[in-house]
Amino acid sequence: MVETWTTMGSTIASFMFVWAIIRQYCPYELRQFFKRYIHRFMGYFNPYIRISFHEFRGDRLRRSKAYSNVEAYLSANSSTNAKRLKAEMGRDSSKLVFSMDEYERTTDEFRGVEVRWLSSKVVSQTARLTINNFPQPETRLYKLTFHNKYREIIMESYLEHVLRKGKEIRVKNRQRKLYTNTGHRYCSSHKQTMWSHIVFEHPATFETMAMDRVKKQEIVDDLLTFSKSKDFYKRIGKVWKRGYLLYGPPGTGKSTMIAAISNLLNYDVYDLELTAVRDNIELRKLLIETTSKSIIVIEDIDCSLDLTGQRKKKAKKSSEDENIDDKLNKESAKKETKEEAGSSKVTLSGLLNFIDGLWSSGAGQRLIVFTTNYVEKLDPALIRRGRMDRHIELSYCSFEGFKVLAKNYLDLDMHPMFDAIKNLIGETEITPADVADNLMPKSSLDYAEKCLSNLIQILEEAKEEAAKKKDEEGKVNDPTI
Ligand SMILES: Nc1ncnc2c1ncn2[C@@H]1O[C@H](COP(=O)(O)OP(=O)(O)OP(=O)(O)O)[C@@H](O)[C@H]1O
Ligand SMILES: [Mg+2]
Repeated sequence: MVETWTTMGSTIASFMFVWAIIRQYCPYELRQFFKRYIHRFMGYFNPYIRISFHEFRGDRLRRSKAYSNVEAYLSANSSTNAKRLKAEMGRDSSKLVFSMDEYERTTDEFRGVEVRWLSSKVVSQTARLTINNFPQPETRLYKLTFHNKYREIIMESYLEHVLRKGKEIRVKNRQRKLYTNTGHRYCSSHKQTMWSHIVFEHPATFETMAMDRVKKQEIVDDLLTFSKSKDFYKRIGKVWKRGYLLYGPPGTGKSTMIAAISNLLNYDVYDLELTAVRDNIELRKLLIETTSKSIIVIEDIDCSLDLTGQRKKKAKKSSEDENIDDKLNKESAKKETKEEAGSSKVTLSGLLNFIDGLWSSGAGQRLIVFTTNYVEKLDPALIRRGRMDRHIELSYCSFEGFKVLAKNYLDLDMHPMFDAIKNLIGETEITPADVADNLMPKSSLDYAEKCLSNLIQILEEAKEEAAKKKDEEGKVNDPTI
């Protein structure tokens, strides 16, 4: 027996010695070759199982969700027993968040079973690891090690527990983002994207929005139902997305509502500037790059582009002109072509495809929101039901809306001056933005009464103005004058 152990010990020692020499002197390829066989040999004696979670998926295009979940789980658990930690500012920038540093170990316990985690990285000496054609010098990974006798409990319960907890932590810590397609292409460490982003922090909520209570509740219910309807959309064979058209005069809360939706559903916002999109192909690329749980917004869609199909004709005309021998004409045609090249060539059909073509069927939930001041200007095809599922009008401030704003800005539920405002506000067209502006204390000496009496004065002036206008219109239309 002692002899067997001695033989085994010396065999392992010889292997270790050979491995040390290989590491020192052999080229990378040869080392990889030997490594494979040494691992296989060691496997006969090693009772431990190891599972690796690599940072990128096999296709190298996206970060692995399993890796991200493990990372989040370990960040929450490792700080208790890991000795080397990385510190970063947390979501609200008020607290440090710790995670395991590179090549650091930590242990975890699950139903009395101890497991070990190691954070590691693969360094590519030949820079053959590329993601979207960008050479990746290194990618990170986590290694989980546990005894073979606990294989069942770890594989069936522990890993499920780690991934679920990690996902919960990620959702809690997720920073919402506001993306834009204007400006330069953005190149992150692993891929080039057409969107650039900032952290999105907007205080608007449905609670602080001044609008009809019933209508507001309907919208909130509709959004919450949508966000929980994965199975329903699958069952009826529809892509999990919904279109909202927000229309109304300037300053009635269309953009504010987009922020409130993002805060309600915890979705990212993609603010798509159509005039900065070169053509339909670029539009499709932008769409593919959007992630699940997002709102794709096109503001002021009526003035974003000429989407009436005229564009093609114009382009044709300028190329016809080029054939004319006359020098003057040639020059003007050249000028036109130059102007055309600088502008967007997105067409109505390209936009319709963007909304509900096959390319829009990527996994996950998406809201598409258009805003406009002039709903009547839009092509009916663009806003028909099924494309824009809900048409929401945001209009002038009602008394109910005013009360929400008074609560937001002055922390007032009731006040004797409210009666006067109630009478006046029903007879004037004042936007919530204007009401809000008047309720904002202009100096530290301004207090509620002053703000309210300012508002009353503005409302009275608006009422007089409206009456004057009506009078003048009446005179113009009166055939006796
Ligand atoms: N319904 C509302 N509830 C609460 N605040 C509002 C509302 N409407 C406007 N406001 C206030 O007025 C400001 C301007 O509103 P917002 O930008 O949402 O208007 P809009 O409808 O998007 O206008 P535009 O058509 O010019 O883009 C906001 O910052 C907000 O403070
Ligand atoms: Mg707006």
